[in-house]
Amino acid sequence: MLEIIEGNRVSELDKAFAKSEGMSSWDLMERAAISFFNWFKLHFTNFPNEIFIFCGPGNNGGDGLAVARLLEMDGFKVAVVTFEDVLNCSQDYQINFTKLPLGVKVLVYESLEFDLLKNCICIDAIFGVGVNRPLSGKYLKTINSLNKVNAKKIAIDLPSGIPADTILEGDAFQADFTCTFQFPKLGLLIPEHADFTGKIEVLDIGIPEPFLKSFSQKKYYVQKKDIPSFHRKFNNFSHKGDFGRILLIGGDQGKMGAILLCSRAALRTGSGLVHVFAPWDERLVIQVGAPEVMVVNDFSLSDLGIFDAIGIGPGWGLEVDPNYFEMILQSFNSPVVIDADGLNILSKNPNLLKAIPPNSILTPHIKEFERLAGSFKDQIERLEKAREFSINHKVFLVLKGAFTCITCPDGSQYFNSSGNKYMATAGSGDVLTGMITSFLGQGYDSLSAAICGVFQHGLAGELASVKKRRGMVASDILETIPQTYLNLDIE
Ligand SMILES: NC(=O)C1=CN([C@@H]2O[C@H](COP(=O)(O)OP(=O)(O)OC[C@H]3O[C@@H](n4cnc5c(N)ncnc54)[C@H](O)[C@@H]3O)[C@@H](O)[C@H]2O)[C@H](O)CC1
Ligand SMILES: [K+]
Repeated sequence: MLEIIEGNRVSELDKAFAKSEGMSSWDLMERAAISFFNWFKLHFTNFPNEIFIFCGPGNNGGDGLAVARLLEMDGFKVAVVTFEDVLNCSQDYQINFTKLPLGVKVLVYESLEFDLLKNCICIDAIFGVGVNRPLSGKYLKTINSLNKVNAKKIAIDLPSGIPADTILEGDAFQADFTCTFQFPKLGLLIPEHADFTGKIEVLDIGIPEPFLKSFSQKKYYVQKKDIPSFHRKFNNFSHKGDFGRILLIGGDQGKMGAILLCSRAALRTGSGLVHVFAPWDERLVIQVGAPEVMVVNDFSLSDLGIFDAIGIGPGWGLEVDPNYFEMILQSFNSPVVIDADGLNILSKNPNLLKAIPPNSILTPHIKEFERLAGSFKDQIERLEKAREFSINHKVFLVLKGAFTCITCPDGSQYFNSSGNKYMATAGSGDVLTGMITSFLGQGYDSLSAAICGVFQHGLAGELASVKKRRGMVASDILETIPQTYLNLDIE
């Protein structure tokens, strides 16, 4: 898993790594430029028009100049746009400036005609992690003009103006793609910056994981290649008991769909036995919608131990007696999953928080989390509050949204990389609850259940939306869960 390191420690990291490898900072910049060049060639082979690279005065600008050289030598038409006198720029910028081939046009920002950029590619190498104040003057003017131009726009490392670890003030470059080096900066993963980042590509520049660990702030980026290691292996002798017996509690008049989706998702994730406790008068909804599910009329709290995991909340309604909820929580000794109305009841009755079994998983979206823990000025503050909440209450929080963040009782945070905008559809969260409960029931620890559930939920959404786009519904997501096992090559 990739460590997400603070922006203001990147130059320290670069220096330490370059030193340990006996290479110069320029060599590392060259590696970064080569990784960008390789990515660019994959996406824009034979691009016929001009490529304009906007180079700021620091090492982000240095990357831009190195990329200009590599592209021109490969036959692309390249121009660089500069902002400062070379002598006022970083050392590696200066080296790369002297290495520019004659074929690269050098333009000064003042003389640039923005009309020329139409149908071209604009590469933003103005500022990266070194941005330390809102854009102003010539930089702001240039970015404002670039944002209006009809061209493909690619940011190197960060869209200029976006701070690595805090919230943008003012304006920033609006990219179609952001190619970020080694690990995604936190600033790329927060909703306030969604209009600027475009598609995020993480480009490896060869800094090994153990080296990154010494800069750890216990924030991680979870990618597809990480997922198999969180999965349990089953063999030919495994029986349905091994795949878990789970209980899902929820559903109410008019909200039975939520618990139905949840139970179908659990089955598709691989649960051996799924029981649903829902209003008895509404049982037909479940029995017709999911014949594999057993509907429970009642259960005695002393028998809850027969279940490997419990998921509580989808469609439950707010009329539930909080004392009854508390008794369920107190009678079960393993982690549970709490979602939707389960979370809303907790928000109204915060004294119940202490009854939640340790290492349980709470899956709030932003609004549910605010009801639970108060309101926040931005995502950075929300992430910090989520960390404190997890530590204080010894629970895992799955903060749902783009780059869903899993926050753990030890304070670490895992950002998910799968999923897309089409997943913002009714019932999507109920599917996730079913998946995570299913993994808990299959014997996964809470972190593995949350990571596999969140990643495969996102992956199912990606795969299902290929044919459905905006027309994708939660049932499509759950029906695609089996395909995620194939896609990840998990038996
Ligand atoms: N491992 C890696 O990630 C590598 C990263 N590389 C690239 O280097 C940049 C970071 O370079 P740095 O010189 O530290 O910072 P910047 O280029 O982003 O900018 C610094 C420069 O800009 C001035 N400045 C900051 N904010 C403003 C502003 N609003 N207006 C005007 N001027 C501003 C500041 O004073 C400095 O002079 C990283 O992002 C990568 O792209 C390396 O290539 C190696 C590997
Ligand atoms: K940039």
